[in-house]
Amino acid sequence: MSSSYLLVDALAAAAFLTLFYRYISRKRALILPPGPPRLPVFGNAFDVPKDYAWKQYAKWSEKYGQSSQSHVRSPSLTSFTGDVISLEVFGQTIIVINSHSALKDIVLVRSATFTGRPYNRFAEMVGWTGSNIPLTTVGRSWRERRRVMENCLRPAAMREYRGVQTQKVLRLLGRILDKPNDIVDHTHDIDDRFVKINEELQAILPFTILPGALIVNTLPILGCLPPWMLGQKFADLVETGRRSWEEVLYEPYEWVKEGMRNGTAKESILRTGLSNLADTDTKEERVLVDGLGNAYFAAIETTTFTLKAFIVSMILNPHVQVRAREELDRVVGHERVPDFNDRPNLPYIEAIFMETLRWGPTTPLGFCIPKGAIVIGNAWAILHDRVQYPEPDSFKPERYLSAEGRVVDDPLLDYAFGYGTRKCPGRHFADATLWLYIATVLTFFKICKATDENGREIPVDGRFEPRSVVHGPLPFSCTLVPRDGRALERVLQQHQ
Ligand code: HEM
Repeated sequence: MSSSYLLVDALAAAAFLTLFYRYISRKRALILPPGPPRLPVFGNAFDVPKDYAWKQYAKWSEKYGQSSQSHVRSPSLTSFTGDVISLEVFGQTIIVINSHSALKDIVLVRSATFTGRPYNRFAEMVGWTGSNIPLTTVGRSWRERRRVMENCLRPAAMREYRGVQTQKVLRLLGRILDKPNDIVDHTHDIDDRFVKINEELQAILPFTILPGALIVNTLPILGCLPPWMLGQKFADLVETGRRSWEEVLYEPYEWVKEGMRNGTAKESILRTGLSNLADTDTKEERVLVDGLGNAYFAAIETTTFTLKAFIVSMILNPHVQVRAREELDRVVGHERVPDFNDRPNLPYIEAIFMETLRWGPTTPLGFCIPKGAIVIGNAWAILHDRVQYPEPDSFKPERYLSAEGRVVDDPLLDYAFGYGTRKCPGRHFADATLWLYIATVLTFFKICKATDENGREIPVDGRFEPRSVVHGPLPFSCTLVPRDGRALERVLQQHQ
């Protein structure tokens, strides 16, 4: 027998013993919240929902969680009631929290305990550990890089980016005017090299993060094998993971550095950061580049998917567009782009923005890990709670307006941006970008269903991707019709 077969047998035996040990020790250590019945050793391995997991967790919460008083014996989790379920996959405990009250009781009051990330053997194999912030457990690497992002993305810095955000929105208007059916592609510039490499990385993320998706994360000992022994598909995943992460972090950096050397570098956060460094090739430089690379990596899909959710919601709710246009015509008119000073005077646009975050949260599940369990905060379930939000699947901006037409604040919307110590550092930036986009597109265009070659409308069903870490609407067609083409051309000319 060849030595590689012996190695596989030995690892398989070790993996089985690990599972068995985990099973026995968990059984002894924890009394878990309720959940679907589990098999010996395998636990719920065959139940973990692959599609629309957030909806299935919410359903299980109604079935198993509501009336139960559960106790988890662990230093960080104490007793709590309802809305919390647990699963076990090969001895790994997964706890899913489905309501605001439970999340507040369990996670938010112990924010410091819930800062870890599930051990990710794949991330270690491809060199993400320490530099990939969303996947890194709180520690020195995380703190240093997070500080860079928080500094650049703090509320007070937002004014500095308004000029660039307005320029980008004007560019978008021009592109929509040229190709009114390609709005979905316009939300992310598909011809941009940096966008492309980022998307390659985003495409493999669900396989690498979601619990149970990769065998090396369930049984880390298998990570000792050369990747090809776990199949060509896995070997390709390792190769793509390693290469695309390097590219996402370092290609923009090389480009800006080259531009700084030959005097062509455009204004950017990276250029400012690099010019402020006393020396190059230092640890500070590495932390800066990693921090900003992470911000770029974490910003792209979350923002574009939210924009797509907005477009879909507008196609499905033309009456919302009508009311939005009345408000915009009154406050902004057709001869200019809305600006941030208009924001307080556009409560209905604000309500559309808020309802977009609630209706289609792009990060439905947030992960954290106190000792001994993966804890998932189900933001989707919280933002679709039937009591809090009657008819939760309907898109109703009115829920955010008082009888006098003023905006009603909703602290739960923060969950669209995560919670606790790991809350999204880019939320203020996202807030400004999304608002400006929504207000501008509605000022100048009607968002309509596209038509086929026979002039029939192409239906849009408003369904979202079933399985992803960051998810958005499934592909759909639409067309944007200028409300006043001449006025729009004048606005674009003024800014050329
Ligand atoms: C609509 C837009 C956005 C949404 C819905 C969103 C949502 C989120 C959520 C839910 C998390 C926490 C994930 C978790 O706990 O596992 C997160 C983390 C993060 N976000 Fe955002 N985000 C958005 C835009 C942005 C932008 C524009 C940036 C940067 C410019 C950004 C940078 C980050 C980073 C770096 C993290 C990781 C933080 C950490 O792990 O400590 N995000 N985001």
